[in-house]
Amino acid sequence: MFKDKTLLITGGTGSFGHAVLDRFLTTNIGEIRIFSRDEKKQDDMRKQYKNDKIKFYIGDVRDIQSVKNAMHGVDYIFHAAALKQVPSCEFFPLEAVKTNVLGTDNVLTAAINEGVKKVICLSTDKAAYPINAMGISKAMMEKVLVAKSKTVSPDRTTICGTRYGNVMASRGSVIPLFVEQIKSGQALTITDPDMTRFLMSLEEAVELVVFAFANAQAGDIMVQKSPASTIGDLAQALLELFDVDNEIRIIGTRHGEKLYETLLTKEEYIKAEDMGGFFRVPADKRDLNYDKYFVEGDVCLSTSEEYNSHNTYRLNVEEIKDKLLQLDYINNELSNWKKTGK
Ligand SMILES: O=c1ccn([C@@H]2O[C@H](COP(=O)(O)OP(=O)(O)O[C@H]3O[C@H](CO)[C@@H](O)[C@H](O)[C@H]3O)[C@@H](O)[C@H]2O)c(=O)[nH]1
Repeated sequence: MFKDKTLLITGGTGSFGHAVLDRFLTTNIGEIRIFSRDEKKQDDMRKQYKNDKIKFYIGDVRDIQSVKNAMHGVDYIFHAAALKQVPSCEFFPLEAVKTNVLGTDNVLTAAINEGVKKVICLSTDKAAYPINAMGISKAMMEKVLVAKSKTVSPDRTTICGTRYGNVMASRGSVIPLFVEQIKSGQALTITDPDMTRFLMSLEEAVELVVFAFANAQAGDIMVQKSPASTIGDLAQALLELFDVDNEIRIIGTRHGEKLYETLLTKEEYIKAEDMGGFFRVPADKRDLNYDKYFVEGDVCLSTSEEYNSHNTYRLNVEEIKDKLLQLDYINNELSNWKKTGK
């Protein structure tokens, strides 16, 4: 599918961009463009990969001209650029709007102008029944992509989305934090031991994008079925893997946090297509004809429930350990810990 094609990854210097490069550089893809703001991260990546297939573009999705400059000759886009830290978006919500909502609109406008064939926009479970600014801005991003997908023939540009749960051990997330606390002998700071999160590996995140690439139609949001764990069990699994008994300190929930996350709202679940390991949430194909809405109504909502991190498959401590041991990051940390105690 990607033979000799050019793929643009916005926000491409993050963990997701690295995982996509690891997956695609060994294929017959033509070119991968990394578009991002940070020249230092791009330079690090250039030195790390030393691969002529990768081209680097400095720019910001907030600036449509910089997006256009990177888009000439692009076949496909994985749009990952985003402000995604929950606490910082809470304090600077308009910044989240500028990057996540208006920035996405810029990417889509430029993609349509340039005749890019497929754009996949990355969203998060925090966009479903959102309560924090990050999630609300991502929910608006989803609305923008669905609306925009209707303005262009899918033969020209197909626009779709994916929704993720927590990506394990991504930068700034709780797993690396717990590991650092374990290694320095500090207490593990748990917000609420009963809080649950979906657990996905980075490889699974890439798998979801590839699945969406192959299967999503215009305006679809694709979701991967994922297991979840409580934060208490996650901490316990890490303590057992490192064979330590650090103290646990309960610190209470942070700004804008939920007890559990939702990957499919009740309203989406009822119309979602079950595709084995994935769900497809089709776009609402009705037009702006309110009479029809009023007279015909919608499917009955009372029979459905939502798909969330409280009612999905719950991993026990042993299963969490197995999943953690599939991560290079954990294996490296564990082997250093066993060799040097650091
Ligand atoms: O000191 C801490 C920090 C976090 N947690 C808990 O650990 C879980 C995961 O936290 P974290 O890794 O910070 O992830 P989230 O806040 O759930 O958000 C992450 O996952 C989202 C996808 O759902 C991404 O979009 C965000 O960028 C990313 O920060 C949550 O239940 C937290 O309450 C603790 O118990 N103690």
